[in-house]
Amino acid sequence: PAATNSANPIAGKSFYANPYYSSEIVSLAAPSLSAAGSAALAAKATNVAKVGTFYWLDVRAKVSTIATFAKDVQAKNAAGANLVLPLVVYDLPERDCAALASNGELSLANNGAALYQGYIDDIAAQINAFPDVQFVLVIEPDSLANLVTNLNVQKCANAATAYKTLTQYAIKTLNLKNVVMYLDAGHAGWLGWTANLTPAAQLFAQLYKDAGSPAAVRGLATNVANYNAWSISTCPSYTQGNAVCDEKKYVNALAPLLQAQGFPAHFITDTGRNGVQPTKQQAWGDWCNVIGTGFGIRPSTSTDDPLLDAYVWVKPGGECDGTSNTTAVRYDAHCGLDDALKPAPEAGSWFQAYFAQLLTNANPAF
Ligand SMILES: O=[N+]([O-])c1ccc(O[C@@H]2O[C@H](CO)[C@@H](O[C@@H]3O[C@H](CO)[C@@H](O[C@@H]4O[C@H](CO)[C@@H](O)[C@H](O)[C@H]4O)[C@H](O)[C@H]3O)[C@H](O)[C@H]2O)cc1
Ligand SMILES: [Mg+2]
Repeated sequence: PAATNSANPIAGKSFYANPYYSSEIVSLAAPSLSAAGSAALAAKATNVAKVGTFYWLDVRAKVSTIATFAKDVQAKNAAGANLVLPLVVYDLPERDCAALASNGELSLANNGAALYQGYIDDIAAQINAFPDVQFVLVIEPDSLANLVTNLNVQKCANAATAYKTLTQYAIKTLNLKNVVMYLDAGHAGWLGWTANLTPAAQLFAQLYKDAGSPAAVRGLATNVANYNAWSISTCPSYTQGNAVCDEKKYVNALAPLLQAQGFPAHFITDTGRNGVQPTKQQAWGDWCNVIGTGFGIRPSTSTDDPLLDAYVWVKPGGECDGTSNTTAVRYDAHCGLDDALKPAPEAGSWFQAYFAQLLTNANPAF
């Protein structure tokens, strides 16, 4: 089917605000802000807890949490809400192969491929237990994008075949009636460069077709855990040389290339940390805990582009991108840069100062 004529499967829906993120805010952020004398910010923080962010299944142990959230969605929808359950599938072996901060629990050398298939099977079982709940899945942030630009990194080269076969396994196994899937597609500053666009489109389209063009695969997710504007009138200085300098331009550059190869992709874009434009990135490739950022446009399925199904908050603002502790095993130098907020805890754990930064700089304001 042509991209233009297929209806948005999540139109009019709201994203479930999971209790994991709201508990981080209520139990960690709000008290800290109050203790620091920012009663006003503490009050605003509780409003952030109501925003529907994606829940990251970054370890196998978290898969069982799906049932808890799904039951809550069922109850809320029975009471008149119109919620979908947003999740991130994020546990490939050799995860985050070009960086260190978000390396995962699985490795190919330690039976990682089989364990990953079990992880996907378990997610499918949870989803099948709730046929009346609609799940929105972002599939494996940073993975395929690394196969476009980082095959020169040994760990990525070694994992490339596994990334592709396991992503195929995932989208075939999760191709269920109550699922809408978006493959991660990096962002404008990663794959939006002229040199990267066509190879990226080829990789995404080939994988989609090799998996049998699964009906549940709606398209691609962009800007996950990154800071680019959805739409900006003047390209910031750090984007020099790349006219595709925001996510709207990226999505509109990629869509026709995918369509031409038989992938009628639509998109969702992460606006969870892009409220301040231009950013204070010293280089466009700086991705770790960037200073000066703010919460962006709230999640919504009413967008300004027929290609964009929704603005979404995939990376939950306040959860860290990576530790700044130089002696840590997963220390990545990007988290030590001048434009990275420090001191920072391990990736995924609560980074209070960063949450306060996002809240203070939120645009629209809370
Ligand atoms: O002038 N030209 O024509 C020209 C052409 C090409 C050029 O090269 C491009 O330069 C880009 C940087 O501008 C590079 O983009 C960066 O690539 C990194 C991975 O290598 C990404 O890092 C990931 O970020 C994730 C969160 O997004 C983290 O979760 C994850 O842990 C972390 O690993 C950065 O975002 C992303 O900004 C491109 O590869 C590179 O190809 C440059 C010039
Ligand atoms: Mg990351």
